[in-house]
Amino acid sequence: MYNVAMKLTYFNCRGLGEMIRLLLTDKQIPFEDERFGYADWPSYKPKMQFGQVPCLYVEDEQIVQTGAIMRHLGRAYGLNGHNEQETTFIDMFFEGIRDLHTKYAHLIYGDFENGKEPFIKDVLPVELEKLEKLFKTYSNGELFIAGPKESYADYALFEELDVLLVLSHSALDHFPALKSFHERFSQRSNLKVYLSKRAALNVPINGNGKTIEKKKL
Ligand SMILES: N[C@@H](CCC(=O)N[C@@H](CS)C(=O)NCC(=O)O)C(=O)O
Repeated sequence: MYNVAMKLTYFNCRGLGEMIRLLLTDKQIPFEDERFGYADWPSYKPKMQFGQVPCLYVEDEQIVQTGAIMRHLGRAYGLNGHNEQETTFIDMFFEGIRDLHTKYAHLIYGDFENGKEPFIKDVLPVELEKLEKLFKTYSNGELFIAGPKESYADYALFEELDVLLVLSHSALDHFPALKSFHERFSQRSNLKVYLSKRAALNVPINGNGKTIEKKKL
């Protein structure tokens, strides 16, 4: 195990930071979870290489860019596939999730009120179909993205599906492999405790409060 002091700096919402929190929490990797409000952002922004967060401090070294942070953790903690082929597949899957998230973010930070229904009806089924198909590549889609062992991308997938389910409770109804992955993943013991605390605290999903998880205790 890679034993270093880590601190994750991100807004006090789920956003892009949440997949990192999920990975560290699930694997019980100690880290300081530094969350700040929007009023404090101007004092953080100039310290970030691209003026954005999430930022993972590893000892005093800053890592920014969500994909770079996730891949770093993947390499450091063996969540990166068993061989080159698996690693490439995991990277590819992760980028596909990020593409869907970009579309979701346009909705959330754009014309949410008018865009929500068309997004759920027209965009989501097309995008989820692609992920459902790809998810079945390894182990018939019954385990993780790259088969029997979880990877860093599984945390991104779980978080993406979770926010989509808040947007639309029936979002996964036609995608049984993804739906069952989401259910199984939410039952992992460390995550289960974390998810229940998070729901109790009503942590906002996004920065503008467009979607908030309902309490499920
Ligand atoms: N490409 C970056 C994007 C990061 C990003 O968009 N961060 C947003 C929060 S989710 C941010 O810092 N916004 C504040 C700003 O840009 O001033 C990544 O993947 O980490």
